[in-house]
Amino acid sequence: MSDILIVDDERDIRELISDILGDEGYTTRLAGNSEEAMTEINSEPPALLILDIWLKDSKMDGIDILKTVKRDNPDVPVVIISGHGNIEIAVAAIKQGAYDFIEKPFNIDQLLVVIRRAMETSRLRRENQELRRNDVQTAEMVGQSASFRAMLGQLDKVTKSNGRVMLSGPSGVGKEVAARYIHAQSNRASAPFVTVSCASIEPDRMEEVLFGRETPERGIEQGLLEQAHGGVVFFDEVADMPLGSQSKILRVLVDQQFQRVGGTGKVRVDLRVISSTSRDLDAEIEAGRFRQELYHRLNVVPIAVPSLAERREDIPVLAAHFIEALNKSQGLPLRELSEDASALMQTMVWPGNVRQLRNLIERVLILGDGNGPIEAKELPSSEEGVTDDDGVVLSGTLATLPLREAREVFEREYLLTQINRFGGNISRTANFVGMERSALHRKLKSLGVVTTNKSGARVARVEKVEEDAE
Ligand SMILES: Nc1ncnc2c1ncn2[C@@H]1O[C@H](COP(=O)(O)OP(=O)(O)OP(=O)(O)O)[C@@H](O)[C@H]1O
Repeated sequence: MSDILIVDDERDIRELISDILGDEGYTTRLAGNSEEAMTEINSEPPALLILDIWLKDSKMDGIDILKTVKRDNPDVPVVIISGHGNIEIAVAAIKQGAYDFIEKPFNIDQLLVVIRRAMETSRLRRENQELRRNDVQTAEMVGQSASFRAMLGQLDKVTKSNGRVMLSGPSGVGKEVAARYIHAQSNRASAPFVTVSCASIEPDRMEEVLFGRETPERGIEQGLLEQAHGGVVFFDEVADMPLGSQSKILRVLVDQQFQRVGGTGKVRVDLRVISSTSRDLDAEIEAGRFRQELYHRLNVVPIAVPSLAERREDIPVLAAHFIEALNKSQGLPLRELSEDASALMQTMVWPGNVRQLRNLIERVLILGDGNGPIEAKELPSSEEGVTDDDGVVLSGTLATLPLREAREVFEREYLLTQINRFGGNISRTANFVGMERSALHRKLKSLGVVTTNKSGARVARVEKVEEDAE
């Protein structure tokens, strides 16, 4: 759902708009009358509808189409094209729920501004819907490890207060889940939880999105702060908020009130503020990208959400939780996790944290065949991984073996590498690895490592043992 449907009875006009939008990277569909328009909408609702209000040779006029769309697909924004001098009709269309209107003959820049804003509105609506859909899932906090329980203890302490909380931690650790947990456990649970995705709102629209706006045509449109009244507003990735908006938010926090864009009166809201950051805010302040006063206001109770690497013992329970959740929500197979798959997961590198774990489980369930337990071989091999700073990560197969066998695998790999490094020279290898030459020989024999001559160079490989000839 990312295309734009253009409905106009004048072929030149619909093709002109389509060309302009095509140049801007949008995909378009075209319809020349109401029947074609309704067929397109019913087969797949577009992300945006551009609708001529006067349609010749059509059963329905533009207003009828608008009403039908607003009834059946209320989230599709509709931009009306009206003839010059038909402003009253355009205003009437806006009262019926049209997003905006453009007058013929229109100017390209004006057209594009309206379209961009309408598309962004559509995107934000979809995102919000998505969040609402994930609500139940994201309010659930799964984990048993000590670091997870310590964090949960901190969250429990703040649920009953109104204190502003700053959740920090890398991407995908569950900061939003933690914010929703606070909301769900607090006495604001029945009031809204509204997320402000600071990174995805266009800076020049931030004020309108947060504070809402007032126009003669459409009256009052509430912003996110007003929508969150009585509940919780969650500033996700607060460090991505433009400096200008930071000052405005600061003023709201101090005054407890604000003005809508284009409005004159003051709006009072009762909000609990929770914020999140994956960046080091001290460094952002130092670099002049974040306002110190705002930081002090938001950071009353700082809570660090541990990375998945800090709570590897939670990986099997999280995996089992996601398998069950994906079975319920998408009907994916309800598979168990074999012990070696579980062990391998606990040693993998997780830069994307819990979100990456969830995505991996989803991928394995979609691609895998059968309903048997998930095996280690279905998981990405260690070569796909990245190295981890804390060095706790082993190569894939090692993690799944008992110590004796793992040691053998390691010794074999290690000695093969060293012998080849020293061009097959056992004495130099023995010297480097810190073993007697004869002991190294015995070791190689027991591991099945042989050294052979290949194109004049000595190489080691695993097979039957051969006499060393130096
Ligand atoms: N403890 C948990 N129990 C269950 N699911 C979790 C847990 N932590 C995270 N998740 C899941 O991991 C995914 C990412 O979580 P969330 O969006 O809260 O992370 P985040 O830290 O806010 O990420 P970002 O900073 O990238 O927005 C979500 O699908 C969420 O449901």
